[in-house]
Amino acid sequence: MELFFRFFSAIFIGICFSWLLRILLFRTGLIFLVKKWWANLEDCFHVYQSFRIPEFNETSQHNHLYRKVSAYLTSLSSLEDSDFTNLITGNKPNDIILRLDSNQTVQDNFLGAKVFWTNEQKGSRNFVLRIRKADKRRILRPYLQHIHTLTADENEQRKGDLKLFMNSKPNNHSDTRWKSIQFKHPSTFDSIAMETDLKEKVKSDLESFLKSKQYYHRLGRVWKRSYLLYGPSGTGKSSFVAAMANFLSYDVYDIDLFKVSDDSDLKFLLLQTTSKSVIVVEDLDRFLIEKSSALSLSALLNFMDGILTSCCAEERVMVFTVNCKEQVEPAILRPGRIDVHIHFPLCDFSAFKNLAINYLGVKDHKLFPQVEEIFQTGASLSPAEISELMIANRNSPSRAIKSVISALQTDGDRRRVSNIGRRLSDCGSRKSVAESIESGGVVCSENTQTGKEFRKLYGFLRMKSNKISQSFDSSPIRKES
Ligand SMILES: Nc1ncnc2c1ncn2[C@@H]1O[C@H](COP(=O)(O)OP(=O)(O)OP(=O)(O)O)[C@@H](O)[C@H]1O
Ligand SMILES: [Mg+2]
Repeated sequence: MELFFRFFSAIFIGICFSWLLRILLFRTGLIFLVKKWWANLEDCFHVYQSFRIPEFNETSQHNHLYRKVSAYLTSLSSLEDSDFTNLITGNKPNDIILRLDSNQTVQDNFLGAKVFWTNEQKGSRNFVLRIRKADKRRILRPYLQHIHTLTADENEQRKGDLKLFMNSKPNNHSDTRWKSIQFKHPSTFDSIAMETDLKEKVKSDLESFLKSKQYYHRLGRVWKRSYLLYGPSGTGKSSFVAAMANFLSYDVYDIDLFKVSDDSDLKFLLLQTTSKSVIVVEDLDRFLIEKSSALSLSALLNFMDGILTSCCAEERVMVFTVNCKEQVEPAILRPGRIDVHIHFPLCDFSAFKNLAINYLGVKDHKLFPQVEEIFQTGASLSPAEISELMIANRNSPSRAIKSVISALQTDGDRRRVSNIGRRLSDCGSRKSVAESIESGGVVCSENTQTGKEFRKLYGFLRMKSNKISQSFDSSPIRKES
C-alpha cells in the first residue's frame, strides 16, 4: 500500500514539476533559449555549405537573383518570429514589410530541410545561403527554382511600380551609387499643355522605339534614344520627363552631374543602371557653365553614345534638359548623340487654353478674346506661372483669368522687353521654332536671322576660348561663358 502511495505521489510530483517547468519556459520565453541551444548542438553534427549572392556581378551590374532573394525573404513567416527585424512601409498605404537587418540570419524550411539566409553587409551587400551538405543535392536546385517562381509572380504585380533612382556622392563603404524611392509622379502627356501635333509625334516616336530592338541591332546600333528638352524655366521639361517615364513604364535614373567625381565614376553609374529606364540629366547647360569636377567632355560624350557600355545602354531612353541650347557644346547636340530636340516655349494663347481646360475646367470664357489680344502683343508667361495663378483661383475661373491678364500685363510686359535681348540666344522665346520630323527625330529648325548672327559671334568667341583651353575632348570640361 505504501509502495502504491509512493508511486502515485512521485507521478503527481512529476506532473507538477513539468507543469511548473512548462510555465517557466513558455511564460518567461526561456523556451526560445532552449531551442537555440538545441539547434546549436544539432549544428555541431552537420557540415554546411554556403552560397553567396552578391548585389552586383563582377561587371558591377545588378544581380537579379539578389533582388529576387530580397523579395522572397520579406515573405518568410520565420522572419516574423526572429529576434529582431526591421519594419518598413510598403507600396500600398497600409502595407508594412519585414526586412532582415544587416548580418541577421533567418531560417527557412524546404522539402523537410532547414536552410539559413544571412543578410551580409560588409562593405558590399550579399545574401548568404547555408545548406546542410547532406541536403544540398536534393534541394538546392528545386529551392532556387521555388524562389524564382514565387518572385516572378511578385514582379508581375510590381510592373506598375516605377522607381526613381538618384546618385549619391562616391562612398568607400558602399558599392551602390544609386538610392531609390518609388516614382509616383502624376504627370502624363495629357496633363501637359503643348501642341497636340508635337505631343503625338513624341508619343509615336517613343512607341516605335519600343518596337525597334531588331532594327537597331541590324544597324549595329545601341538600342537607345536620346532627347533634348530645351526652353525657359517653368515650361514643363521636368514634367515631360515624368510623363515619358509613365508612358513607357520605365524607371527613372536622375543623374546629378555635380555629384559625379570623375570619368570612371560616370561609367560606373551607367553600369549600375538597369534596362527599361529613362536616364535623365537635368540642367546640362548649368553644369557645363558652373562645373568644377574632373569630369571630361569626352566622358560625357561616350556616356551619351553608349560605346563604353553597349551592354548597359541598351533599352534606355536618355533625356537632357537645358534652359539655353546655345550654351551647350555643339558636339553634344550632334545627330546620333541627341536624336530628338523638343522645344518648350513660354505660353501662347493655345497653351493657355489648354491650361484653362486642365486647371479650371473651362473650354471657353468671355475673357478669352482679351487674353488672346494680350498674347498677340508678345507678352507671355511660363506655363508654371500661369498654372500657379489658376490653382490659386481655381474656385472662380473669372478671377483666375483676370489674374492671368494682369500678370501678363505686368510680368509679361517685363519679359517681352527682356526677351528682345534673350531671343538672340533662343532662350526664353515664346515661339521661334517649327518642328519637323527629320532623319527620324523631331528636329527644330530655327528661322530667326538674329539667331544665325548670334551663333556667328558665339562661334568666334568659342574659337578664341578653344585656343586657350586646347582640346575639350580629353580635358575636364572648362567653364565657358
Ligand atoms: N506645359 C505645361 N503644361 C502643364 N503644366 C505645366 C507646363 N509647364 C509647366 N507646368 C507646371 O509648372 C510646374 C513646373 O514645371 P516643370 O518643373 O516641369 O518646368 P521646367 O521646364 O522643368 O522648369 P526648370 O527649367 O526650372 O526646371 C509643374 O508643376 C507643372 O505642372
Ligand atoms: Mg526642370
